[in-house]
Amino acid sequence: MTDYILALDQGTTSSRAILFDHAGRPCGSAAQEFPQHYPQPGWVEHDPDDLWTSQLAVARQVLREARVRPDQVRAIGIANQRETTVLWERATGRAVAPAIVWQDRRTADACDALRAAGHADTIRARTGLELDAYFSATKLAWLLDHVPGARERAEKGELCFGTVDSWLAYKLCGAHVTDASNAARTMLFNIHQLRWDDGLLALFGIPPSLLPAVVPSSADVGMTHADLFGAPIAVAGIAGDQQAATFGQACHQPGMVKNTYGTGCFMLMHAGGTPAVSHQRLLSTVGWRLQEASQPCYLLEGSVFMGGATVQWLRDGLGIIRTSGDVEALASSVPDSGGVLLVPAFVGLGAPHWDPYARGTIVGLTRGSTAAHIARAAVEAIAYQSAELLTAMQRDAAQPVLEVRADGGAARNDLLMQFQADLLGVPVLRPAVTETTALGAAYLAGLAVGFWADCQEIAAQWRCARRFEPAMPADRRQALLDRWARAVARAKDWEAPL
Ligand SMILES: Nc1ncnc2c1ncn2[C@@H]1O[C@H](COP(=O)(O)OP(=O)(O)O)[C@@H](O)[C@H]1O
Ligand SMILES: O=P(O)(O)OC[C@H](O)CO
Repeated sequence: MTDYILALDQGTTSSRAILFDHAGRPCGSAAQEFPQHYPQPGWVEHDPDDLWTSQLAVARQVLREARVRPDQVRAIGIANQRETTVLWERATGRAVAPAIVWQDRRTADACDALRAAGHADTIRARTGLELDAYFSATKLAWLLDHVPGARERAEKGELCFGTVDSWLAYKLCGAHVTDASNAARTMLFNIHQLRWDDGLLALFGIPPSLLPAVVPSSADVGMTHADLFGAPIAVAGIAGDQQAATFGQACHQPGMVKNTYGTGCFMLMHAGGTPAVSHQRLLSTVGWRLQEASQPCYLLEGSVFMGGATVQWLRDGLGIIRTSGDVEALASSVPDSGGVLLVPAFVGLGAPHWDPYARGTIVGLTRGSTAAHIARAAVEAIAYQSAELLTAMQRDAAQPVLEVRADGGAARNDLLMQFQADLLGVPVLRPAVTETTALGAAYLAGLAVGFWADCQEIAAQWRCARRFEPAMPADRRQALLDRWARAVARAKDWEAPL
């Protein structure tokens, strides 16, 4: 009888469930998209019930389709979109408001006020984060201030806060928990002391009773309620999706880098056993903490808010492609973007700019510009933004990066991967398993239950499927990057009340 690990990958646009065998091979998968809600410009919400029901549905589907019984699943690992903020009733497990998604900008002014009051440096020093609406703290404060009765109920201990991992763990097994990789994204967690920071809780006005317990990323979380899958299954791994992908890409040694091309783009570098210090406005974050007593791994991160989502906008906003995959053919139908540049600052700009008031911009249009040029500019924009991250990362690390391991939905796009290698000037490696987020969650859960012995065994399973070598002359690369910088300057600091 074969045993498996079931990975749940709750992403921004879809919930996925993937079964992995002992060789780290995906043996079945299911995915479901769920609705995105944009109730006001700059706001992005999810219905917490959609996150849970879609996640449960795909988990059940993959077991059914692969004909795997619950007793063959040694453990479940959870990876999740990070920062997204859920508030629910402790007694009933009912959400009291829509989830505020990481891309949501509604608390930009609250961040401005904290910055003006001089709190940015303290926040960076304790949490490793830039003061920005991206993170959970101001989102949670907003919910407490705007959902009728929420603050009062929170003070009485009636409510639970969690990022999506906590929400799913609560639904799966009734435990109110998170792990350090997710806690580190709330802006309430001290990454040096690895605990919730009393001073920050006071600063943001967050009652401590709302907070989940912080458990290791690879540990016994609890057993699923028996009725969910027909028999209880152990939940034994939790990590934010980008940290999970870094683990799944076997970036286990300092200096190793992965970039995930999903809704956003997230480049992470292994920084060793102590928090990295960034002078380039990158984030210093917790990667994973395998066991309670073990030394955590820290990462340096560059976060780009619109990656593959730019392609979704071509599909849903402009209607110039039918599926995201169609973008490659359309973009390849022209030799270059014809001088068109698209800066996808639809929800502001993340690292290294951190400008919540930047907005999407298309420059360089001429009478000859076509949908194909815009499609090409959109694909190239994903690579340009990631190139800015690598430049910043190499400066911070004071060492050259030798290769970048790529994954995520948009990493399927060969045109993007080649342009990325050209712009970075380093090889881009696409692994055999591109669902590395799910794989990382599976590895974390599998390590906890002895399905895999150690990180060496995991690293030995990593296989490169295709290597994209840089082929662009250095002077051309620099000229393109300089032109990109001019386009970004035009997108910045745009949004202002009329
Ligand atoms: N061939 C492609 N070229 C470019 N982008 C793509 C392609 N296929 C999928 N995408 C984009 O990848 C994203 C989905 O990737 P995924 O890793 O599933 O994201 P997430 O985990 O954020 O939900 C979508 O934004 C989609 O537009
Ligand atoms: O849903 P993804 O894969 O784009 O990841 C979202 C990130 O976790 C946000 O920080």
